Amino acid sequence: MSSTASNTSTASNTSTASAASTTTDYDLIVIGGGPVGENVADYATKQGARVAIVESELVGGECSYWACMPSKALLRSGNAIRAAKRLPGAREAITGDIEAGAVLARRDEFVSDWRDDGQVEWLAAAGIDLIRGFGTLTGAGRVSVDGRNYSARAVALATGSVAVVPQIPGLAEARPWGTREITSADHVPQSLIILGGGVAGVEMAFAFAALGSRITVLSRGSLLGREEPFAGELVANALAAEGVDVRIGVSLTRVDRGGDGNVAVTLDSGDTLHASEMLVATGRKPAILGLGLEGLGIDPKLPVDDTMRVDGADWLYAVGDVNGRSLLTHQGKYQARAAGEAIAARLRGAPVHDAAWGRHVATADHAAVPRVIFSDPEVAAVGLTERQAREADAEVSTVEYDLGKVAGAALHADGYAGRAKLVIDEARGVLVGATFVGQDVAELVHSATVAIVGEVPLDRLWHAVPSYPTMSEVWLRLLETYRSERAAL
Ligand SMILES: Cc1cc2nc3c(=O)[nH]c(=O)nc-3n(C[C@H](O)[C@H](O)[C@H](O)COP(=O)(O)OP(=O)(O)OC[C@H]3O[C@@H](n4cnc5c(N)ncnc54)[C@H](O)[C@@H]3O)c2cc1C
Ligand SMILES: NC(=O)c1ccc[n+]([C@@H]2O[C@H](COP(=O)([O-])OP(=O)(O)OC[C@H]3O[C@@H](n4cnc5c(N)ncnc54)[C@H](O)[C@@H]3O)[C@@H](O)[C@H]2O)c1
Repeated sequence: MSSTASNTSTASNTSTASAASTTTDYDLIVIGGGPVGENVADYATKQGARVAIVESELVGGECSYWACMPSKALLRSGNAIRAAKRLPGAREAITGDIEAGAVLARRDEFVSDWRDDGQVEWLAAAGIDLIRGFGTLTGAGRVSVDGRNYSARAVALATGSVAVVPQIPGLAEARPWGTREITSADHVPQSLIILGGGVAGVEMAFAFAALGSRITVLSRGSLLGREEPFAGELVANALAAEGVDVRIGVSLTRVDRGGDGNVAVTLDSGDTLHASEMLVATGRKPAILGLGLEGLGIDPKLPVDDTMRVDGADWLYAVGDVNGRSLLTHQGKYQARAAGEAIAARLRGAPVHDAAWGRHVATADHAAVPRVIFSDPEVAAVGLTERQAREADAEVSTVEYDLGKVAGAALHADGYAGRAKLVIDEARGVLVGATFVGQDVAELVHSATVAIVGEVPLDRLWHAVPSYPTMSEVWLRLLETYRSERAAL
């Protein structure tokens, strides 16, 4: 759906536009040079804005060096070996153990040995200035970087997020690993206790179990608690099959690191577990410390509209992890594409297409956020879970199918174990959520994203014929099941 003129607002509505560009150092200063900041800058620059990025660490951000890239590099070899072991003929060809050193070396390549030269070159080629240092807001359109002062007509915060570490007696003193330490580890600990059964905890459990570590996962609730319950169950079963000790519903009363360097973790049951290392992966929060928000009377929660403009501060934008809407690189980059172009449009007084699904808004944040957990089985989901849809008061029905019964999946791996589920808004006759769990289902989720964003009626979806014999045939089986279940009502 495209926006019409009546769906637009113009920069003349904002004081941003009234600032004279010649009186400021830049049109836009972006604080934070992660994937999101880079995209805000790039999209604004392509629309003619003069842009600088302020970065205190490495250009490329958390995702490039301590999150998405290294974690996926660490997972890939173990997943490939397990996949081969599920196939006669391939299984017999695996005669040795995983080579941890080679996996770590490949990870090092993917993080460019924690050097950002390549990204810096890209910024220069894109015509974006780089200001190294820590950025603080000192006024409307005013940024101080380690004592140097800059001005801009607009400022975008893209400072990402930081780990949340729970208050547990002895935990901080025990110097546990966070996701930064585990994704940049130069060795594989003999044994590892992971606190947190969320996305990062689960992925690192698979990665380091495959690399030879003896793993215990401590989770206060079910694994992957934000997804459909069967996702966490299938993943917990698979971890157990890998020899991982998964403990659900536990909490910690104390953590100590002994003189031998090992960690001792005391549970509320009174049991004490020992390991050579501990990872804390208990969630993240927006990185706003030191930005100077309070001094300027800006709500530190950074509430934004769908162009990512901060409520009550028309010169300020907050994009990506820092606005807390969705802590995922692809979704943050989507916000960045909208925000970068919206900022540039406002600055030059051009129309801003800010109606739902317009060019300058991140409408999909509300309806169709895809997420993939690179465990084995993978979990790939988009939109609402059944629980979320019911909480939203939608007239909901669901349909599920055993992925192992799909010919393409059975061919893909012997004993294929997986499940798929659709969540349907009956009033509109469209899909509002989908979840796939199984080996190599990550690539299936985009089909569901397209169906949700396009609001494709289920009757029309019936005509989207999946190829035989692919795993996509699960769509046909789901729709057949849905039809027969509805007919039986
Ligand atoms: C272990 C792990 C694995 C992940 N895997 C995936 C994945 O597979 N797929 C996925 O989509 N998402 C993944 N994520 C989430 C993803 O990393 C984030 O959503 C993404 O990095 C957010 O991008 P960003 O640009 O908003 O923030 P960041 O990548 O955090 O970048 C923010 C940048 O701002 C800089 N900065 C902060 N404050 C200042 C300041 N005041 N002045 C100057 N610079 C500043 C920082 O140094 C940093 O470079 C993962 C996260 C973790 C922890
Ligand atoms: N594949 C991916 O896309 C990917 C991979 C890793 C991380 N991420 C992103 O990074 C973010 C952070 O990952 P994460 O796994 O740290 O967060 P998360 O929110 O996914 O999981 C945190 C887990 O820690 C638990 N927890 C929180 N406080 C606790 C406490 N005091 N004691 C015990 N358990 C506690 C929660 O119940 C939850 O299970 C995620 O939200 C996700 O968006 C994405």
